[in-house]
This record gives sequence, C-alpha cells and structure tokens, in this order.
Amino acid sequence: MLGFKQEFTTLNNGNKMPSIAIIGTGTAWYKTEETPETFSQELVDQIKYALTLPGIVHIDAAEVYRTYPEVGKALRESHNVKPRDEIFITDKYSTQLKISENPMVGLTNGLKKLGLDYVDLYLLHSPFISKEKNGFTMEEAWKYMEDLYKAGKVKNIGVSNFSMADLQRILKSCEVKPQVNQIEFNAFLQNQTPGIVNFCRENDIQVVAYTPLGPLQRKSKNFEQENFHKFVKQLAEKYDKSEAQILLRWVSKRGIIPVTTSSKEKRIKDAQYLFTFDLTDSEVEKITQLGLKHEPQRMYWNDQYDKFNSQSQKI
Ligand SMILES: NC(=O)C1=CN([C@@H]2O[C@H](COP(=O)(O)OP(=O)(O)OC[C@H]3O[C@@H](n4cnc5c(N)ncnc54)[C@H](OP(=O)(O)O)[C@@H]3O)[C@@H](O)[C@H]2O)C=CC1
Repeated sequence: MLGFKQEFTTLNNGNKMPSIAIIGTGTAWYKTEETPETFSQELVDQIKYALTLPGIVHIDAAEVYRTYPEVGKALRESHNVKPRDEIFITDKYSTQLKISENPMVGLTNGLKKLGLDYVDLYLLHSPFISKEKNGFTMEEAWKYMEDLYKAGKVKNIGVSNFSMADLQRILKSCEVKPQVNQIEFNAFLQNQTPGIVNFCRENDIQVVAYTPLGPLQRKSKNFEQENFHKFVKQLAEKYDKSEAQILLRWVSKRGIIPVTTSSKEKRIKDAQYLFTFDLTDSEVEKITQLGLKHEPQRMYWNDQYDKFNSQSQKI
C-alpha cells in the first residue's frame, strides 16, 4: 500500500467514480459467444489479480463482450478479498447487435451472470439505435436507462460513442442527463466525432476514454524517430514510469477517465498506481500538440466514423 494514491472524478449527479478503469473486458478479451470452450481462465485470473490491488478497482464490462461469465467468476471468488463497495463496475447495453430485448432485460441478465444486485455505471453502447432494428428509438432507450437509475439498479447512467448531435437529442428529451460518454480517445484521436470532447465538458458530461494507449498499440516502423514517441520516452525516463503510464496520465490530465486493460499483472498494477506521479502543464500540452501532428488513428467504429477523420485531430 506504500505510496498508493487514488483519484476520483465527481459526476454531474454528485457521485464519484475512480479516475481510471484498469481492466477493460472487451478488445483483447472480446468473444462472440459465451460457451465453456471460449471461457477464458486467463481473464478470470487477471481480474482476480486486479481485485487484490489497493483502492477501488474499476472494471469495464459490456453485454456484447460475452465476458460476463469470467467477470462473474472472478467477483465471486474475490468476495473475501474486496468488498462490493470497493469495486466499480461499468456495464453496457448492446445496441448495435441486439442481444437482449431492451436495457431493462439486458441489465437483469447481466446482473444475474455477474452475481451482482447493481452496477455502478450503465451505458448505451452506441447511438446506432432505431425502432426497426432495436424495437425502440434512442430516446426510448434512454427512458429505460432513467427508469433503471430511478429504481437504484444502476448508480449512474451514460452513453458510449455518442456524437454531439446524438447527445443533443438526449439532452432535449431527458429527465436525467447522461453522467458520462465513453468514447475512443488518445493522443492520435483527440475527437472521436467533431467537437465531442469540448461539448461534453460544456455540458458537464464526463468523457471516458477507451483505447487510451492507441499510440503504443499501433506503432510505425520508424516510431523511435518520431518526436511524439521520443518525448514520451523522455518523460518515462524522467519519472521512472512506463510509456503507458505517461500516456494514461496524459489522458487523465486532460480531464478524461482512461479505460485500459492488460494481460500482464505489472501493467494492471501500474494502471492502478497511476496517480502516484504527475505531469506538468507544459508536458501535458506538449503531448497534446505532438499528438495532434500525427494523422488520425481510429481503431473502432470505423464504418460509422471514418468520415470524421479529417476533423478528429482538431481540438
Ligand atoms: N465503448 C466502446 O465502444 C469500446 C470500449 N472499449 C473498452 O476499453 C477497454 C480498453 O480498450 P483497449 O483498446 O484495449 O485499451 P488500451 O489502449 O489501454 O490498450 C490495451 C492494450 O494495449 C496493450 N499495451 C499495454 N501497454 C503496452 C505497451 N507499452 N506497448 C504496446 N502495447 C501495450 C495491452 O497489451 P498487453 O496485454 O500485452 O499488456 C492491451 O492489449 C476494452 O477492454 C473495453 O472494455 C474498447 C473499445 C470500444
């Protein structure tokens, strides 16, 4: 516990959430079905390891990842290690691919598989919702979320991959404003959709960033010669931290909550210990500017959002 420090972000309803999620259960862990054959004991072990770390541990889950069995098993086997109120679970209702009838049914199914009676944050996974495909409109989907919030089944509600226009539709008709918008964000993709980060800030909607380590996940052949990578390396040496920690800290210094994941215990621990060091304002600004010089690097929702590439490196 020596030297451990945690930070929290206050949401627009006054609730606090941990300022980093250390185990995302999608991307590398993503599956297309939940069967005994696809069950990943490795993921169970990584979540169990994460739950031995100090502080509140934030896990990012979703209906579409098909990893509820692993998350559920890890939580059940860790109930003596970490109490429920020291675990923060984000979950998402699958909108693109219809898995359950509606968010009410989706949450009920998820809670059962996770062995929980509430989740801390529940999101609509994407804005691509229509009466024809889903059986309800985006506004009606949000109404389900509000009902779950009012019933206490979810402590906070939000959206994911929403653009300004999508959020404007929700804001026009909602009773409860989304607490967060989880989007793709990193130094090489600083606006998933035009103006989204500033719009969320102006409307007191917390931005949560998936793929915060995009610049490390895909490197060019000559990355060592690139000023961006040279500077990140220099900071890693200065602070005696990993390059991943520098990039995650940069995301958090931009007022955004990173959602990372790893198959390696050391990296999971490094993420939970993120707030044991700080970057200066000028270092944060330099990473921002060097990042903006890089061409947009979008890894998810390309079919829907590649059309915005020319605007995604403008802030
Ligand atoms: N709402 C949405 O639509 C989406 C949500 N998400 C959520 O966000 C989570 C995190 O997304 P993800 O893109 O994986 O997050 P990150 O950008 O944090 O990337 C994590 C990956 O980067 C690798 N990595 C870590 N450190 C380094 C390094 N120094 N060099 C090279 N690679 C490194 C890890 O590999 P290793 O295992 O080797 O450490 C891991 O596979 C997902 O699991 C999911 O929960 C993701 C996509 C879409």
